[in-house]
Amino acid sequence: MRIDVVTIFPGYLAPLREALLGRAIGSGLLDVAVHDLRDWTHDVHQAVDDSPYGGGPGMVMRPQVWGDALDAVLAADERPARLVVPTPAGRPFTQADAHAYAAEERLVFACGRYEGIDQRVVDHYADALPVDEISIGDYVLVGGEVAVLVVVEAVARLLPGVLGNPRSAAEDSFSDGLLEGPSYTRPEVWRDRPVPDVLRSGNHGAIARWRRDRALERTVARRPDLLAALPPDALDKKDRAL
Ligand SMILES: COc1ccc(Cn2ccc3ccc(-c4cc(N)[nH]n4)cc32)cc1
Repeated sequence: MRIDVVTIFPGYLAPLREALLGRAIGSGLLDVAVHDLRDWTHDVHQAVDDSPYGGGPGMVMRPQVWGDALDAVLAADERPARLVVPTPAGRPFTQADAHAYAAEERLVFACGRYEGIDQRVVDHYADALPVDEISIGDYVLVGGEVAVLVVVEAVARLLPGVLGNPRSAAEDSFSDGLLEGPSYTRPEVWRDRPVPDVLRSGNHGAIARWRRDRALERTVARRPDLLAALPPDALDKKDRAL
């Protein structure tokens, strides 16, 4: 998979080259190119923003610069791409999106700043390729770069060979529609707090049931919306008895 990121703060994307993702890039599983939007400005001030039509606070990113940048970046590789534009006004990014993006040959991320990017940029490219305006949560960031780090990590860990233990991704939180339950490791007792006995019983059926019950309890308490979204047959009789 090839990933391109266009931003006025290339340094914000440096963490992509650390640890797990750094190894994925080093082993050729992932090809990441970060581009400085200002490389496509032509004025002495390298202006990337201007005042909003209709008034209002802040500045809006200019379409011409983004058009020149995205034309050049898209033309640099013949693989079909999906353009992903983080925005507070976007559709919520989910684990299902991460799986869908992991199947793409190429992702191009446009990182806005200020109050965002002139809407005509999204509208223009949506005529030529898939474009997603996505939100990573109901809070407002200062730009798209942190959202790109989140999305790239969620996607890259699903690529074959990136995670040491592929079972992790298959048994993720959300993979069965529920939150992950609690996890424990040594010591058996820590600050007078023991590990639940069932986890040391060796009874794999009882352990699976206990883990399912804890996941259901946590989902009911913290994310009832996920329960409501489950397909009707997702909960068995024992689940419902909880
Ligand atoms: C119109 O209101 C605003 C519009 C933009 C901004 C700052 N900003 C500029 C580009 C950009 C890209 C993504 C995000 C973002 C994404 C999520 N989930 N939260 N925040 C924020 C972004 C602030 C306010």
